[in-house]
Amino acid sequence: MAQRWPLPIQGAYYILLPRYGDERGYMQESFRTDTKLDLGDTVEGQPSHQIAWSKSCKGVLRGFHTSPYYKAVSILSGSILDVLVDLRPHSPTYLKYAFMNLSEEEPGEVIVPPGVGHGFLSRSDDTRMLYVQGGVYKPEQEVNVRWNDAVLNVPWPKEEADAALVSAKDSTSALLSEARPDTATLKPGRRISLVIGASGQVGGALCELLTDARCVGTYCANAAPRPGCVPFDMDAAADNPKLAEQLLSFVRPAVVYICAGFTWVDGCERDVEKAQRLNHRGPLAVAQAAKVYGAKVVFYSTDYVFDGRAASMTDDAAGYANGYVETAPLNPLNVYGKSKVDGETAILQCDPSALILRTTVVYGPEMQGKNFVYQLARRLADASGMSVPNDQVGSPTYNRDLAAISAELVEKGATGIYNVVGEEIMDRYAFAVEVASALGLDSSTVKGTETVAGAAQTFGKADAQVGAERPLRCGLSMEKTLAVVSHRPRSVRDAIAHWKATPFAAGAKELGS
Ligand SMILES: Cc1cn([C@H]2C[C@H](O)[C@@H](COP(=O)(O)OP(=O)(O)O[C@H]3O[C@@H](C)C(=O)[C@@H](O)[C@H]3O)O2)c(=O)[nH]c1=O
Repeated sequence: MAQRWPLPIQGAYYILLPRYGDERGYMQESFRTDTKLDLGDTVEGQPSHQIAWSKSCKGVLRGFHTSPYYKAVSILSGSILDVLVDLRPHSPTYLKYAFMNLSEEEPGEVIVPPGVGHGFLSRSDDTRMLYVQGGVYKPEQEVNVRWNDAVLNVPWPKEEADAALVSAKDSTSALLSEARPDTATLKPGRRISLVIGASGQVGGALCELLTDARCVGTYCANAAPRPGCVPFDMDAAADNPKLAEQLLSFVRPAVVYICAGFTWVDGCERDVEKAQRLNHRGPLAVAQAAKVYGAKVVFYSTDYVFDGRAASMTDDAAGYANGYVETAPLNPLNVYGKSKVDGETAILQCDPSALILRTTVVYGPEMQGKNFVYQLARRLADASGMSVPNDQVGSPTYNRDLAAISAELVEKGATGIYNVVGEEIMDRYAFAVEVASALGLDSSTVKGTETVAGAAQTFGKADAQVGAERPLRCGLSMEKTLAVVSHRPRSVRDAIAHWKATPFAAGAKELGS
């Protein structure tokens, strides 16, 4: 059975073809029209109309060529770096690119949908490419776009690209702005960010901020995929780092934001291994792959790396000055906090220029409608009420502020650990009352409760199982971060007003629904 991976371009696939070898050599299938691609606009059931092959010497670069029919591209000998660029203005992955290494030893096939540009760089002297096409070549129907267009800014390997042998036709192809006039206002130098966990509240806000043309998101099997995202299983990558390597090799991002994680604090207590996979070893696999492809890593962590035992709002010995400072001594109390400490440590060891962003009590619009503010709004709307701890202090953080400050820190070249939170420190009960007031809802059914050590925290649902020990006086100081960035986090009241007034680009759940 062939293995196949959707690429970060809608309708494009990389297929690893099975090869059947024996002492005579091997038999290899290439294109099959019964290949299931789940998409109406690709090959399933479509006839092929032309078969062609080409030979290229080492250093030859061809492309980008766009046809009105699909192409199934595979390699017969040699090796190439294959590149696709989405030139379909109505595609959710418009202007994104995808990279694949194809070689005789790893005989992959690439399905190029109609309207997607294709190009490649030959890396050996006898590269032979095979094309099976859904239409016949008619030069007047082809759209060619300059391989090194500054707006597309495809990250070809610099040395090889500088020395590449390019035909006169390809060197003078249309610029992107000529072939696609809607791109005329786009700035050159755009780079792609990879957001791991784009269906979540942090990843979603990042995708919204970075706009879809500058960002590729990933989703895991149990989350609703955002349009144009690619699947990635962080849990599996923890034990099979090749999955992370492959994702990075397809996307070649400038920055990787690792937002996915196992953030259910009581759940971590019950499944320590899963916490380690999702909060430590999976992110480490991503960081190792990012290092290979020269991408900057941003890893989201938490104030639960601390024990929350500061004696007062300004406790020097605990490193607490209206919130923990970045250098405060670590002492996680629960499995979740410990797994995040392990993740932070491993990533910084792998790449000291990585950025670790500690945040806490994140809320804001999201596709899944799961965060505390959604739960509260639902309970207040149906008057079922909610019990909320009044002794757990933190810094509620609006996801769009978190995204904006994250991107600004990256832009400014920040490395190491930074706190990124809202500036108000308040307990969960005070937060709930503030949210209710900002939403114009009656907060009388919100009950402040004391934290019971070791009890699961479910905000009302019955849960007799063991829970995690919670640090109480948490929250993070923003002093270091605010000295670097110009974006200022909103107060809870302003954030809720902003949320209500500004629809979420990817379509978030409505508050109260
Ligand atoms: C592609 C093609 C070219 N030709 C002719 C036109 C020209 O005289 C000569 C060389 O053409 P090109 O320089 O365009 O060939 P080349 O650069 O190899 O074109 C190929 O590039 C890669 C990136 C693709 O994706 C392919 O679909 C195809 O467009 O061959 C055909 O007769 N039939 C064909 O199907």
